[in-house]
Amino acid sequence: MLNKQQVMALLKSITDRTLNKTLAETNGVRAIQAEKGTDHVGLTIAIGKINTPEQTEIEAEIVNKFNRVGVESIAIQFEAFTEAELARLNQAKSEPPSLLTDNGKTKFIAIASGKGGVGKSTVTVNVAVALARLGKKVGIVDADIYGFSVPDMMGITDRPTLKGNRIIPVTAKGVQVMSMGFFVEDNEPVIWRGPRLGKMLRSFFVEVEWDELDYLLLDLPPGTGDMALSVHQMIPSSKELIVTTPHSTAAFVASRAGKMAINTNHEIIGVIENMSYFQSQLTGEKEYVFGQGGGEKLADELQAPLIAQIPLGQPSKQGSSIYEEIDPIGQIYLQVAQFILDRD
Ligand SMILES: Nc1ncnc2c1ncn2[C@@H]1O[C@H](COP(=O)(O)OP(=O)(O)OP(=O)(O)O)[C@@H](O)[C@H]1O
Repeated sequence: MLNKQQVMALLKSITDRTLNKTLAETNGVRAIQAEKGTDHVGLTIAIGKINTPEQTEIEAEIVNKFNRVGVESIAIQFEAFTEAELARLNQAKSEPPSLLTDNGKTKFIAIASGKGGVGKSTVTVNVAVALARLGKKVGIVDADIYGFSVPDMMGITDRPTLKGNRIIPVTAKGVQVMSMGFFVEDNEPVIWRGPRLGKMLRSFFVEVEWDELDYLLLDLPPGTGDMALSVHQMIPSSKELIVTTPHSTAAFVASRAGKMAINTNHEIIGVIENMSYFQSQLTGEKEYVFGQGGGEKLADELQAPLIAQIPLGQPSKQGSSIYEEIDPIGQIYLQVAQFILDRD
């Protein structure tokens, strides 16, 4: 028969899939009934969300573990953490992954948006290339694990190579790139969740042989859902750029993304308004296709500067989302890069 310490030792490394933390980290073991002389263990366990497939997984893992040490009779009662407990748990800093080649000088810049399709990935790749054009060593982690698009946007068809057990990122336009897209066949959807997702993301930082980076840009998942929150919690503490369109609804949801960044210990360094207007090449007249003022309003709300307003315009080269240096939009991205350098 196990005593309470032994029961605790078996439970502590079990991961609460809904929070991506072990039960030891969440303090999720609420009660243990392990009476001397009986063969029964009763448990009360708090987890992030109850009645989910993740709860079933946790339950199966616990039952297995106890069966293996000869305990056959187990009763587990799950309860959900309260909102206040969850807020506290989310605030607790998780151990940030450190770069293998971390020389102490790499700065992390995360790029977030309130919703998809506003140009977050376009901004990421163009800011990265602009920083490289200004002579910096730059990498991108495509942390938009499900919606990866960075390799495609940079016209990358190569795959990373291995050096021993380390992954050499693919370099394009002077930028080192690591993406989930490199490991997925035929653009299949990615359905990884929880710890597996965390492991993958972590390996992008620690198993990749980044070459002496000055900046590592992180293209985050869009929105403010579970996915964006988990990734925010898994990445190292970063400076964050929030991308929005000028539309008031886009700016409204982007402000929630900004608040999520702040709640997870990241620092917002500015807002980028994308698709701000269409400028006629003939008359020079600006047409505000998606409305006006969203970027400014968001910047006000987040008390951060509006760094740039990027007009609508296609890059000159087909099959790439990178604007040439001489393109007026390429020039705006250089100014954004310069803003980042001046800030440091
Ligand atoms: N300034 C712009 N002018 C014209 N097209 C643009 C501009 N910015 C982005 N786009 C186009 O808009 C589409 C969405 O952009 P992008 O994929 O960068 O958005 P996203 O916010 O990263 O979306 P998601 O998060 O859903 O992947 C792309 O086809 C991109 O080429």
